[in-house]
Amino acid sequence: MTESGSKLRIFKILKIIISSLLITVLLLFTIAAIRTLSLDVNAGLQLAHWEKTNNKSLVIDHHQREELLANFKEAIRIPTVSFSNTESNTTALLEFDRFLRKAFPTVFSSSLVHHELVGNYSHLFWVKGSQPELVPYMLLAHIDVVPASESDGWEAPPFSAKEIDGFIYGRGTIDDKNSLMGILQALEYLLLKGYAPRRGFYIGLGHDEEINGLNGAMNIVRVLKQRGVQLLFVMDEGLTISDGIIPGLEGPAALIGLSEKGQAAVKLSVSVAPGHASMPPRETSIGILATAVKRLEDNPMPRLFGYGPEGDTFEHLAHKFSFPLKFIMSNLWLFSPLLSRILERKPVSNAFVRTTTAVTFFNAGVKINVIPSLAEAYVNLRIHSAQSVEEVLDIIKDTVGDQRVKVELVDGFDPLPISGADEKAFGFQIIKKTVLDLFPTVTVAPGICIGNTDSRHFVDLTKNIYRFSPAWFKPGDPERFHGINERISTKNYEEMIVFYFNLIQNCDIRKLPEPHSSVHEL
Ligand SMILES: CCCCCCCC/C=C\CCCCCCCC(=O)N[C@@H](CC(N)=O)C(=O)O
Ligand SMILES: [Zn+2]
Ligand SMILES: [Zn+2]
Repeated sequence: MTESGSKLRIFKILKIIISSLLITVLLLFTIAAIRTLSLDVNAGLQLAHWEKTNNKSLVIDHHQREELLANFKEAIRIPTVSFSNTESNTTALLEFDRFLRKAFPTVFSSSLVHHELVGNYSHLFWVKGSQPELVPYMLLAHIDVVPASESDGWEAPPFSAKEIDGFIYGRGTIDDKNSLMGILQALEYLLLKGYAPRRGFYIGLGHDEEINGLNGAMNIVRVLKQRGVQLLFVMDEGLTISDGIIPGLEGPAALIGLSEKGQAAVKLSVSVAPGHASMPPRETSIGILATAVKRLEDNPMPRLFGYGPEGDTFEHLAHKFSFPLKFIMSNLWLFSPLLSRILERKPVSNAFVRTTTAVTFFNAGVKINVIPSLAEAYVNLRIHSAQSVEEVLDIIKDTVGDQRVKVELVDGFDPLPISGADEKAFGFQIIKKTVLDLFPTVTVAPGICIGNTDSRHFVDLTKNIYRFSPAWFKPGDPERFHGINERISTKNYEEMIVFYFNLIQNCDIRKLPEPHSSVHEL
């Protein structure tokens, strides 16, 4: 072949490659554009014909407002702190028991309600339904709170329940006495109005959620199992209504947690021979451990955004983003690597991208002039839905890459199963309807709960566990969770009561409306 002939051949091949590339890009772009314009996973059952069950409405008058706020503040003032896995404030737990009986006299005296103490301080209520064939559901909340110290920078003492500019400040105002008090206050009002449910339901109030629910939630589950109870769904704390927290999203979004991340507690330890500080080895146990910890912090777990329920969250919210974000969110199959990199920049959104690694304890050393024989660190990992405890442990060992560092799993569990969110998922649809009736501007989407809840102990009683409370979170609020200046607005607390008041009645429908029935009606 002549030189000009081979040049022509190369030119032809290049032309074919370039045009194939262009066609592929064009094709991908067309698919992406079609998805952007057509993706609407939100229509759901909202236009369908719902059986009406919420006959009683709640209009809170001045006297009730004063009373419900006084009750809530009193709940916050009782320091029901879980300090450590073995230490709780049992005096406060007993006081809380007395307080509940005083605050909700109708709940505790109604012939429809059966109440019992479980594990000494947890409460289990059974509210009898008039139609026993309807499978019961369960609402969960917890009594205990994490410690709080005013010296950390609180604007008001953490157990004062002080009201400042329409907000009640205090430990437990969003985690989780708002749900607990909201549920019981709603039930108190319903019973006072002569309400009797068709569908029976349980309320479980654990006293040790912040230390894994071993005596509270786990015993409640044991009692229910002994009685052969199966639940239609469980609703617990978890995700909330986010307003201005998801960058680029127009309007508020209520994320309902379909699952929760797994968790692992991993111990790293280094043992060496102790010795005199005047003749130190090149590396001490502290130095070796510090390097291991630094390696873990410098090498975060892999990005897994889009491989768990968080992908669904953004698909559901896509239509609420403006261009070009709308285009990106509608096409996670193409853009999830890009979105992961944006989301990982902030701790809250990073938690949705990967298994997170937090070094929470670091102990070593006994005396200034002694080379310590032992250095220990504990790492708390929150495991992404697409990983397991075992996989995470292997990655830690690889990343540490030092045989002198012993890596041990202290405790852990895999990510929780993913509950349904389709048009047949009773719990999800009821929560969604109740949110939309009360907050019509909110977009409801499935989500993944990045923290753990008592509800994880209920997996044998139901496949349908939802983690949501109608607390409004604005920028800066996620940091209040277990942090300083935890607070809730008095307006939002009232909304929570109305939410549970309506939710309980909405659960009385025998079955969900037929999917797409709206289409036939229109
Ligand atoms: C990109 C999307 C952003 C969406 C923003 C969501 C904001 C979420 C903010 C806070 C959620 C916090 C998690 C709630 C449940 C936590 C319950 C808890 O504290 N559990 C403890 C104790 C336990 N049972 O293990 C925990 O350590 O997880
Ligand atoms: Zn909580
Ligand atoms: Zn908590």
